[in-house]
Formats: sequence, structure tokens, C-alpha cells
Amino acid sequence: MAKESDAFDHRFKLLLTGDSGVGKSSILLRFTDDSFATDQPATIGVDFKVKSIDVEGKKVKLTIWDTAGQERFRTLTSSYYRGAQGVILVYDVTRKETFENLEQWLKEVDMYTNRDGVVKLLVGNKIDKANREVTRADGIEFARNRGMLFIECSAKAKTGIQQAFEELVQKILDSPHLVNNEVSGLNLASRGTQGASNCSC
Ligand SMILES: Nc1nc2c(ncn2[C@@H]2O[C@H](COP(=O)(O)OP(=O)(O)OP(=O)(O)O)[C@@H](O)[C@H]2O)c(=O)[nH]1
Repeated sequence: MAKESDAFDHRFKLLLTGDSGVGKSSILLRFTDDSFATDQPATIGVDFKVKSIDVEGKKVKLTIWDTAGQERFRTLTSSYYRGAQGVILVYDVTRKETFENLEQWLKEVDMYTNRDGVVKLLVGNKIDKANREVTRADGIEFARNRGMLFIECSAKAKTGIQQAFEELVQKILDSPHLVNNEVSGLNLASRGTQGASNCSC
């Protein structure tokens, strides 16, 4: 029997992608556990965490998949895009090549996501560091030209992390085609009427 605290209005699948070492796992850990490790190990394949947040008075349960940026895991990670309502593309503002590789990551996102109008958020991480190679203006322009949301953040300094997830969820909530086809499960609006079929998380 599910507890009241398990209940939620919406359940979304999100996915973090981008080059190895840009800070995907660190962003996720900061968001879910409010922790940070300077020696964060590289992700092997995929990992995920679950966290609920309140946005606009709605309780939203997020399953957030963290994919390895290393090339050798690419075949495995590509299968995890399926069912995602939102994708977070991360680059490191102190490593220009991670910004230049975004076009390649976007191609992958468009190839493997299977929902129309998946919300994409571009995140420039590590703004606490002094040796910046990508300006904020470059990030804004890239995101604007491709219809993406944009934010800069620091998983280390706790800047912009909560805001990043809230803005992404807000945009998904504002997209009826994504909200109405969400991953099924226990849900305040449909409790007692819905099974756990079609789970694509
Ligand atoms: N200074 C600083 N370092 C960071 C920040 N975020 C992550 N790091 C460091 O960057 C390194 C890589 O971080 P990860 O979170 O493992 O990067 P990742 O993108 O998940 O890497 P893969 O799992 O290989 O795809 C680690 O040493 C982190 O401590 C940040 O905001 N600021």
C-alpha cells in the first residue's frame, strides 16, 4: 500500500548528457543529496537517482538518468533516452571543446529521444573556476538558436543547480503533449485507476 508521502501529481524522466568530466554526476549529486566530491569517479554506463520537487504547487517525481560521457559507453547510453521528457546537455565553461562537441550531443539526443518536443536545457557548469574558455553570451546564443533553455551553474559552489531543474520541470509542465503522456505510476490525479504499464524509465 503506497503511503501518502509517495503520492505525486506528475512523474517525469530526465536525462543528463555531455562530454566526460563536465560535471553531470556532480550536478545530479548536488541536486539530490546536496553533496560534492572533488574526486567524483567517472560514471560507468548509466546511473540514476529519484527526487521529488514542488513546482507551481505540483509535486513532481523525477527519475534522473546520468549517462557516462566516455565514448566506449555510447552504445549502451543511447538506449536510455527513450521516454525522457527532458534532456540536460552539460558542458564545462573552462573547456571549450566540451562546448564545441554540443552539436554532436544534440544529434544524439534528436536521434534517440522518442517523444515530440522533448525539452532541452543547456547547462554551462564549473563557473566557480577562474579559467573560463566559453563566455555566457556564447552559451545564450547557442541555446537560443536551437530552442533550448539555458543556465550556467556550479555544482561545487551550489550555484544555479536547483534553478536548473525547476526551470526544466516548469517548461515540461507547460507542454501539454509531454504532461499528458508521462510515465505511468501512482499519481494523485489518477490514483486507483492506473497500473504500472508502459513504464519507459
Ligand atoms: N571546480 C569545479 N569542479 C567540478 C564541478 N562539477 C564537477 N567538478 C569536478 O569535475 C570532475 C568531473 O565531474 P563528474 O561529475 O564526474 O563529471 P561527469 O560529466 O559526470 O563525467 P563522466 O561520468 O565521465 O561522464 C570531478 O573531479 C568533479 O569534482 C564544478 O562545478 N566546479
